[in-house]
Amino acid sequence: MSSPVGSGATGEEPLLRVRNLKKYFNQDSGLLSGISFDSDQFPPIDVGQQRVKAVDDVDFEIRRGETLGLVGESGCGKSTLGRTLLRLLEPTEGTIDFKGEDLAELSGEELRQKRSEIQMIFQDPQASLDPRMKIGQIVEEPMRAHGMLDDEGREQRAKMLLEKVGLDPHHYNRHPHAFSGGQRQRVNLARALSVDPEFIVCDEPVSALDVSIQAQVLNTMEELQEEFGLTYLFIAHDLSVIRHISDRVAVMYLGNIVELADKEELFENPQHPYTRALLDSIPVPDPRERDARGVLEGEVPSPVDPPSGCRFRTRCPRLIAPEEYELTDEEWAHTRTFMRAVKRRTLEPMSADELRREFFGGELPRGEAGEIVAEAIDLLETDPESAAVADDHEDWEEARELLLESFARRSICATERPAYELEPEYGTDPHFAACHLHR
Ligand SMILES: Nc1ncnc2c1ncn2[C@@H]1O[C@H](COP(=O)(O)OP(=O)(O)OP(=O)(O)O)[C@@H](O)[C@H]1O
Repeated sequence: MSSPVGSGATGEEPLLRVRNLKKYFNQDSGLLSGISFDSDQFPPIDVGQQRVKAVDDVDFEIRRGETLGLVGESGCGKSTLGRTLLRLLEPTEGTIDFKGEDLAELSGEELRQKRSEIQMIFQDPQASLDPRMKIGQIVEEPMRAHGMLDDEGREQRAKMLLEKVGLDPHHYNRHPHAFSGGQRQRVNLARALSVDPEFIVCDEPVSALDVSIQAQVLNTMEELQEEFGLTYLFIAHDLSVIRHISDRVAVMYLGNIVELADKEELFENPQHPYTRALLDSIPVPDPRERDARGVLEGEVPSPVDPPSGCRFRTRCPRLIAPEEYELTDEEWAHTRTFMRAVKRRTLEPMSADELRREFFGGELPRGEAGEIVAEAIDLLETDPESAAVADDHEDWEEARELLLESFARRSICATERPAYELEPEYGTDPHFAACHLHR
């Protein structure tokens, strides 16, 4: 994509600049996985591993002192991105420029040194605290690892930090089990802060906490950010948490960043159909309102073989018509609905006339598009007397392939990867949206 996503409106050098970052995992889920047979080649067996494209060509920047929220459904690559930035995972490709130095290139002692400047907080405060250690020792541990201060200095600093994160420094000698979930996450915060980092990747830090406690921990994180001049990448799937804490928000889908904008701009003026669907899926108390809103349909495709062009196109309610057919908006809307029903096999057994009426109001699109639709209807039509014919697998497959090949795969959404910078309605920050509707 290589669009400078989120480049500063302030003109100041960003703290972190990520370019073309990729993290692919080898998939080895069984002895024969990834082995394919091809009689046209020699040797005829290909043991090429399939790769999970967890983070696939991502660009963004984070400014000093800001919180960039990173949101998206489970499995879209948020944690992998966070861990790759910190070099807890090896990047497959790309650069991670932190204060002018490429973290992707560092190794050994240089990398170890850098780790004091960048810290990470994880979701589960229970699992990340050693139950045998006292919380004072836990907070001091990173300082010890980095050779910071002497014993007395470390103890003083640990107590100071316990107080800063809202705990009683007199509890220095207590074990983690004596603390609640929220308090344990505060211990984690103190530990991360002990080595005086500039940048903290926070991976779902409040997701495991009661809603009533979440806001308190978020408020403390904001106060600490102010006091210690911290920069956060804040990963969460919960949009209300993202809205609480972020200055700008990046939306991730299937390994790509699909939208990035100032928080207010993103929530008030979302421009990517995926972001809109995410915002629409926030639970609302009134069920009548819920029915009126859009929902995310269909399955997330596999990150092993993600869709070409726009990653969201296979689920997108705004897929763009291929230009060659000159369809009206109404004709395209009908064709799209029909294609989706065929793809998901949600059609009732119907005669050709009924299919035409049900999906096209009786009138097929004009020209070549109409001929293709008519061909698909011929394959799908069912004699009402013998419903069994409707289940003819091969005809379904042929109709499905015909429609997808003629319409979905010829859309610009399938042929070109989108990347556009838009005029924001709120504020002056650039608004990035990876959607061809903004051509
Ligand atoms: N070590 C690994 N080996 C193979 N695949 C992996 C590995 N770690 C993650 N993945 C895959 O990479 C994709 C992204 O996973 P990731 O955990 O980064 O997503 P996420 O958005 O953080 O989701 P969640 O919120 O559920 O943690 C998923 O398809 C996941 O199955």
